Amino acid sequence: MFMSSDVQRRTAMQERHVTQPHEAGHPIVLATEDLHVYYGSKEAIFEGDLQFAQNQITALIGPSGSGKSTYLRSLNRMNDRIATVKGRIMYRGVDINQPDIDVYEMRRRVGMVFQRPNPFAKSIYDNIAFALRLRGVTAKTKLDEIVETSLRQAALWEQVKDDLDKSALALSGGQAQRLCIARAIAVKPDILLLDEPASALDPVSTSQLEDTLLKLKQHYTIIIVTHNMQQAARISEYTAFFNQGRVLEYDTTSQIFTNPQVQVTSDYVSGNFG
Ligand SMILES: Nc1ncnc2c1ncn2[C@@H]1O[C@H](COP(=O)(O)OP(=O)(O)OP(=O)(O)O)[C@@H](O)[C@H]1O
Repeated sequence: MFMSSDVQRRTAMQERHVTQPHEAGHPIVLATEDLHVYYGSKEAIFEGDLQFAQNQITALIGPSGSGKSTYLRSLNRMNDRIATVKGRIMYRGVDINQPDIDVYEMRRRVGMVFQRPNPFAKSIYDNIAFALRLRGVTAKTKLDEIVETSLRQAALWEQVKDDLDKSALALSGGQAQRLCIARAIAVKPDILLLDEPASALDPVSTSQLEDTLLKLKQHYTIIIVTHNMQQAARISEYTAFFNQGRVLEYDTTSQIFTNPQVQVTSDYVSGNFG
């Protein structure tokens, strides 16, 4: 009895395949262990055991409703008010999913950039200086220095350096998203979480944002939810494929896109479903 090569390949495929980055020798800064997330009685994340490698970009992909945002938002406890999150979220050896954690300080280290650019109705300068002042940085020279460094790292300085007093609401979508990145990095985080940061941007702004992220990974560990397969392939070293609240496959991005081990991943990345 002979099987076609396609059938043979499908037969050989697994249900789940996870290769954690520590197996490739990467230092791990963040890891979830036995993570379960519930909205009321509905379980949205059934098992989210993932490690995140330092100074690498990890993409979270998967069909709509598969739990990517729920998982991402759990990482710095943005879901605390709307969901029950069980399990461990280990940040540099500390479980930040414990009740006694200073969530405010934790979010300084694990910052987030949202899908839609959400600059404050303030000047470009004050968008960045605001959080710094709240944290006790008041010296003008220090504020100036951090505002400039953050805008440079977010690749926005050259475009706005003469307009720092102008309203951030006048920026284009791509510029506003880079301002939100500058705002997030001004408080010197360790990890940046980004939830579909390019979904509201045109192709040119998207490309600029991707270039920015590739530069930022020298300084930060980046975890990004994206619906854009090409974007995941272009910028990330690791990719996790979510489906129905589970991580079905996790591996290097090249492996996920060229040699997926799970049939559903293969179907998804080849555009056959989702
Ligand atoms: N605030 C909420 N209350 C109740 N259920 C929610 C809430 N947010 C998300 N869900 C449910 O949890 C599941 C996962 O949703 P989530 O938004 O995390 O998926 P996603 O993969 O990020 O989807 P998308 O790509 O469409 O943004 C879905 O079934 C969704 O309906």
